[in-house]
Amino acid sequence: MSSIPTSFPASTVLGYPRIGPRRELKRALESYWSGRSTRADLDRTGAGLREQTWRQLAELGLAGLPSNTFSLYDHVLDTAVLLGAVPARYRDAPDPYFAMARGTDGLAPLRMTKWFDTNYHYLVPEIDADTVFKLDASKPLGEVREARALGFETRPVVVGPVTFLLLGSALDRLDEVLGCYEELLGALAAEGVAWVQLDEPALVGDRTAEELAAVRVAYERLGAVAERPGLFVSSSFGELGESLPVLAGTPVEAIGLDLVRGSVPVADLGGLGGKIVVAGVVSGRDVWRTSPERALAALGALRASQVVVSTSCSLLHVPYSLADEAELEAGLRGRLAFAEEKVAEVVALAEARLRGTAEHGGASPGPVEHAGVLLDHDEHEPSVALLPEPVPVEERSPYPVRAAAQAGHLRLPPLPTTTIGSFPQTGELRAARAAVASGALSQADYERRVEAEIERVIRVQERLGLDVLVHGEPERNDMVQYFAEHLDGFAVTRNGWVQSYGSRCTRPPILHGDVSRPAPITVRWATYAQSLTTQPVKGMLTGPVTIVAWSFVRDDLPLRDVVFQVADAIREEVRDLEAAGTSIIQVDEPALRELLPLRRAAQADYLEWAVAAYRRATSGAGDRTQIHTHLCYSDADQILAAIDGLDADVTTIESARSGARILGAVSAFGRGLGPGVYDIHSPRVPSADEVEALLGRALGALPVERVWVNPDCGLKTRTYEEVEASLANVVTATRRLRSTLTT
Ligand code: MET
Ligand SMILES: [Zn+2]
Repeated sequence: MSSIPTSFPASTVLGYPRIGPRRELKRALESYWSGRSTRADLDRTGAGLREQTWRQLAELGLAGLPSNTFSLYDHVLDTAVLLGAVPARYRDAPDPYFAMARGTDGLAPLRMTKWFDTNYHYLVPEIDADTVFKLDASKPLGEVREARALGFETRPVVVGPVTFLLLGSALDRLDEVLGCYEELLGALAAEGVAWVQLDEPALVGDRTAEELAAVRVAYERLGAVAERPGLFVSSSFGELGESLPVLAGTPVEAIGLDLVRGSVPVADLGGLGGKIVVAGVVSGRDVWRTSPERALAALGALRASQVVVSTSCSLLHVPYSLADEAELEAGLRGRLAFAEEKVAEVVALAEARLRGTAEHGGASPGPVEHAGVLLDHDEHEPSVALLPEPVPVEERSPYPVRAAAQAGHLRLPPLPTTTIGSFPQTGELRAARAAVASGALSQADYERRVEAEIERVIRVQERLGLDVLVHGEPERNDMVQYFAEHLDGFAVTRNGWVQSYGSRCTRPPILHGDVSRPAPITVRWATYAQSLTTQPVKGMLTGPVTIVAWSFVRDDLPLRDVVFQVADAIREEVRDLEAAGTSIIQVDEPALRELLPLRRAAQADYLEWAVAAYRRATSGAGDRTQIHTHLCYSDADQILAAIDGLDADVTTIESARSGARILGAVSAFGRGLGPGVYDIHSPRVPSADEVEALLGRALGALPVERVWVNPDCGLKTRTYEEVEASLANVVTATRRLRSTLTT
């Protein structure tokens, strides 16, 4: 074991964005997928981005450079390929990797779900009796060599065995998988790699005794490999808790801690004495500058053989650079740090510590002024004290009272048909928005185009025979950003893209101040749409939890207080929509589940205030106004009581793919329910028979007067052709079933 190093580079990051500063990877992927370029072109773009990242990190002065953090689609998928977990049905596809990621004509892709409590989606490893684990280390080895050829020594980053198997629900395969990791360590050692980083974010969740035993077995075994690099096991997104002493008891040389979300209990400090601690004091999850006082204090409290300055998680979750954001107001800009600026902070903190140690002859943090980048950090005044407790608001009447008032007012047929809000976003509209931004199109002309699109959407729905119409959301670039642009307290970026999955990116708004609504936001479009038709048109709003979940949020207030501020703004919008004559208002909360804390102990509190915020946003509506909510994930099991607690008159929820399970779960809700009968994630047009079968299943689980008929989610990513054909079949199936109902 002579090759194991005794020290770690003084500063590092756990990972870096990979989509490209100008979303180069997105363009290269889309061009390759559409056949406009070759795999070699795509690989060239990938190599260029990797080189750019290593050079940038080195130039910023970072001591420890990671590799294998790049991915053509997803790092969990890369790990599945590394371990040979490629299901047989994909192996003959022309490009098995992208077949797993995106599917092919005949093959559905792997399931995708959210990475811990982030908005990044990974592909769920599919591990079953047919899986034969077999190492293919070409990607991590290739990146190590590629970096070396450029003059950089790197630390390959790989998802760790326990997290990989927990994500694939296959911890019983630990023994086989460890064989692959042992082989990988040997191959990396032979390549002369000093350190390997094994990411184990799953260890910050509640883990059973059996799972903790798996952690011990895994790292005892990997530690015992004769020729291997130093083992650095990293964690992210929270505190290791009971996993920490287990990990500390194994031979791993370095442990990574998220010191932004958590701290080390005093009782565990002693156990770290012989380890290197890679201290995540710069947040990889938000866009705020690091407080040097707080970071240096957290670093100073550690007792370890070496303390390395690092980020709390990969910087994958933040945009590349503030350099593109000259338009941000200077005061706000001064409080921000994106990936590049965060690397500079890590470097500055490591330097400040070095100086402190030299000057004080001990581990105490040195004076903060030494750290150049940190010098002008100015802690803004927290406004906590200024905010009064939210004023209690009145609740709505009991559901039966509301239901009777709504039935008399709306006079809808049984099995009412509706959609979730958005209709296909056309290229012309996106271009028109860009033209307004650049001054090439006047606001008035743009608004006329939006109106024309609304009229088209209304006529399409009338022709199809839908019962409750929508205006189609043509004015919205994005369901969160649109509200952020119209509320005070938010800023939007020009180029602040963050990878959501594969080639998809979002540009999360920055919620930096107290939120308020200077003027009505959606009323103009809602009333215009309603003026075109005698059918009811649903008002369409995004809920407070989702707006906050998909933004970068100020960290000087408890999240709950921020969500309540947003709820009050939405409450005003609900009131104005109602006053303008809207009789059905949908308030979407697709992110309700995403913010659920990873630890059970914290979940009840979150769900309580999240539900309270939603009710605050919607409870101003009178009995006659029907409130809808929409959720789109099929794994709602953990939050069913909370969904029920939203008390919406109608809940539409994704279920076309997962069907029976969710129906069974939600059938206990005593209010309206629209289980999706059209899977909008696929270009496929469902037949009327298929829709009828799905509806029949819903009617088996729910009384007919509670069932609504709708797609799984909004239609904005589909084409008009697909949407019109699919909705026509939805209406046909509904009519067939209606005709069988005895009145
Ligand atoms: C991710 S949920 C989307 C809801 C929104 N109203 C839409 O139809 O697009
Ligand atoms: Zn949805």
